Amino acid sequence: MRQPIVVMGVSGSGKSLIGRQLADRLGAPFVDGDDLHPRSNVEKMAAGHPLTDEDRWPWLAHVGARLAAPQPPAVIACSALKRIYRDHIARHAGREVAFVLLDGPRDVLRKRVGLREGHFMPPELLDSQLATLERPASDERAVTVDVTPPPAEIVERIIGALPDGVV
Ligand SMILES: Nc1ncnc2c1ncn2[C@@H]1O[C@H](COP(=O)(O)OP(=O)(O)O)[C@@H](O)[C@H]1O
Ligand SMILES: O=C(O)[C@H](O)[C@@H](O)[C@H](O)[C@H](O)COP(=O)(O)O
Repeated sequence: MRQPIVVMGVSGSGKSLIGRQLADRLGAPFVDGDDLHPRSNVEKMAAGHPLTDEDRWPWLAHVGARLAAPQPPAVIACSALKRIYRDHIARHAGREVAFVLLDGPRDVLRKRVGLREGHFMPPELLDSQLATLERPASDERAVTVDVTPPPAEIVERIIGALPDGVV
C-alpha cells in the first residue's frame, strides 16, 4: 500500500494548496490538518497566541489517527514543525509516513501568508513558526522542496523526490 504523505511547513508555505494539488495528482484523498484542531486551539491562534506543546499533542495525535484509518488520505497538511511532533504523528499513524517540508525564504512566506483570506492564523505568527521549525534531519523519512516555483512544478518535484514505495 502507498504510504501517507504529510505536507509540512510554516504558515504560508503552501501546505493546503500544494497538499491538495499533490493529492489530486495522485488521484487520492486530501485532508487539511487545520480542520482537525479542537476549537480551543483555533481560538487561541485567532487571538494571536502561538500554540504550546500541550495544545499540540491532541491535535497531532488526531492527525496521526487519520493516517491509521483503513483508508487513510494519501496526503495530509500539517505544520509538524518539530521532530517530536513528526514522531508523534508517525507513532499514532502506526505505519510508515513520509514528510515533505515546503521551505523557502522568509520574504516569500511573509507575502504568501498575507494573501490568505479568512484564515484563523494571523500573519504575525509567522516568525514564531519559523523560530519553532526544526528542519528534518537526514535520518528522517523526509524530503524538502523549495516553495518559490509555481504550484504544478512543486508537485512534480515532490513526486520526483519522494523515496520509493511512497507513491
Ligand atoms: N507555489 C506557490 N506559488 C504561488 N502562490 C502560492 C504557492 N503556494 C502557495 N501559494 C499561495 O500562498 C498562500 C498560502 O498558501 P497556503 O496553501 O494557504 O499555505 P499554508 O497552508 O501552508 O498556510 C495562498 O494564497 C496560496 O494560494
Ligand atoms: O498554515 C498555518 O497557518 C499553520 O500551519 C496553521 O494552520 C497550523 O494549524 C497551526 O500552525 C498549528 O499549530 P503549529 O503550527 O503552531 O503547531
